[in-house]
Amino acid sequence: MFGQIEIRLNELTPEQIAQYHEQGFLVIEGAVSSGTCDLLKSRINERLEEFDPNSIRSIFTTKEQDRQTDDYFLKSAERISYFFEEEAFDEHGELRQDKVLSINKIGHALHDKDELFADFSLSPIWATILKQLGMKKPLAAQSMYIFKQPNIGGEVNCHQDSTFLFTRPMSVIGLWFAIEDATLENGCLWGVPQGHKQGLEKRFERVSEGESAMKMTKLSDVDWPDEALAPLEVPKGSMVVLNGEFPHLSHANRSAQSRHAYALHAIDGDCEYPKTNWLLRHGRTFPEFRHNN
Ligand SMILES: O=C(O)CCC(=O)C(=O)O
Ligand SMILES: [Fe+2]
Repeated sequence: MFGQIEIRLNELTPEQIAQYHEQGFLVIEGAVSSGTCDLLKSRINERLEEFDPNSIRSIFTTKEQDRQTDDYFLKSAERISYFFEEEAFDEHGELRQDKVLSINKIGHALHDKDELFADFSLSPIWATILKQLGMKKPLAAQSMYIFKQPNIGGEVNCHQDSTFLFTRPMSVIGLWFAIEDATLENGCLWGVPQGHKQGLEKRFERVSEGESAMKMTKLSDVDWPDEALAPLEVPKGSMVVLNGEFPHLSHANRSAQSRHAYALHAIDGDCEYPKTNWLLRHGRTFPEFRHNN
């Protein structure tokens, strides 16, 4: 292993805290060093080298697709699982390009199951920031390494993270790190400034506790017109903090540049966590952040 994790902030300023509450998001450029981004990326490349795409391709191409993909997805709550880009396969079910250029994301427990990602993700610095933003007991609930591959990187529809990770009261905060420059061309994030004040539009939940079938329930009529969306173009090493009710999206990547990002979603362990959330763990519960000592 070469290089070291280097996080370049200690806490938020009062202005940054106010901006987060007012706008629903916060951009901090240079939050992590360029070397840290490279280190995380090289760890992912090692994982991809070990990954056999045939081991899961059947899951995405059999007739029993729905049940099997649901099962693979639900189990990813406490695993390191691989999800393909929708456009990765040709009409014969063969990968169009190398596996390394075919994966949409890896989720949802890198922060727990990979040592380097745990070192980065569970840093006490993030707990400090999450507490400054109002959390009592921050927990690292889920993580995703998102590739946004050149040419075929799929779009992410406009959504709020609390739709997929619901607590009472709502508490999700997303920490999104640009592992590479995120630009208009390669599919940067977009969001609706102040959109978090409109409340939650819908919830994605199990039909009932213990069920693996999921449903989407509409909660309110909210309006996110295209004109309200602002692009969040950020250089490599930036951190974007997202309120769980902040509406955001990213467009498809039709450029020749990938747009790697790492997203960590935290929740407040002081809030109620309904067992109808898709993200349930049967082993260890959600990790706490580490302590300074
Ligand atoms: O990186 C993206 O394109 C979407 C990320 C996202 O939705 C999130 O981090 O919550
Ligand atoms: Fe999101």
